[in-house]
Amino acid sequence: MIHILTKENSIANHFISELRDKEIQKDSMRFRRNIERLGEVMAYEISKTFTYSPQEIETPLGVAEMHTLIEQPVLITLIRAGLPYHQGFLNVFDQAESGFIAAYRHTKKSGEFEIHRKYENTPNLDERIVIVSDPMLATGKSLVLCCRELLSEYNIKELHIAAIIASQEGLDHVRAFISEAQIWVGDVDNELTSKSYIVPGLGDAGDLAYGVKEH
Ligand SMILES: O=P(O)(O)OC[C@H]1O[C@H](OP(=O)(O)OP(=O)(O)O)[C@H](O)[C@@H]1O
Ligand SMILES: O=c1cc[nH]c(=O)[nH]1
Ligand SMILES: [Mg+2]
Repeated sequence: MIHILTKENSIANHFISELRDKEIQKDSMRFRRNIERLGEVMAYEISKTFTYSPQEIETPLGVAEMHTLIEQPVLITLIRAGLPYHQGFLNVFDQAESGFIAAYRHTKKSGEFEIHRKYENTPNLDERIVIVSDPMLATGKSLVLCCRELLSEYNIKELHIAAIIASQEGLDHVRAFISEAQIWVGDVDNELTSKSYIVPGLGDAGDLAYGVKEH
């Protein structure tokens, strides 16, 4: 199942517009903050699909019948661009455990790129609800490689994949190779450059957030 935030108008449009805006991007703190608050919005949307149980909450004036979340997801993100997105999810699921994967697209001399997965550190994911977040879903290779690795290592109960900007091609790739995941994206663009950057996209999210990378 694929959920696209911009299918209905909301304040998320505003945050995504600011992320895309080549002038507003120049303020890297605002760029990171927009990724973070899109993580908060996406976390809220995903939370609607979780399971809740009735609980009596004692207030100073009486007892409130509430329905509370029965379990927290584990939040996993792909470094670098994922870091502010992860913080947004953590602001909402503030009791969640976190996992980190350092994966990046290394461009070979041929112009082709391969995904280098250099570091992975996650809690035990057996029988857990897992949200894997990365702001950009271009070819889908990074997310497919990382999620397939996690799915082979653990018996994950429920997998959600969250991105802000996805290409249609990347969405199709993820849906084909990770059919068991619920996919949540902010907006979908239809084109990739020869270097597999999303068009119109927003540029290089990790570089805009943290500076141009060396490799
Ligand atoms: O869907 P894909 O084609 O795999 O592309 C998406 C990935 O590419 C970018 O990472 P990058 O290699 O630029 O690292 P960075 O996040 O550290 O900038 C982006 O941050 C995603 O992780
Ligand atoms: O457009 C893109 C594609 C991959 N990674 C990015 O940061 N931006
Ligand atoms: Mg990047």
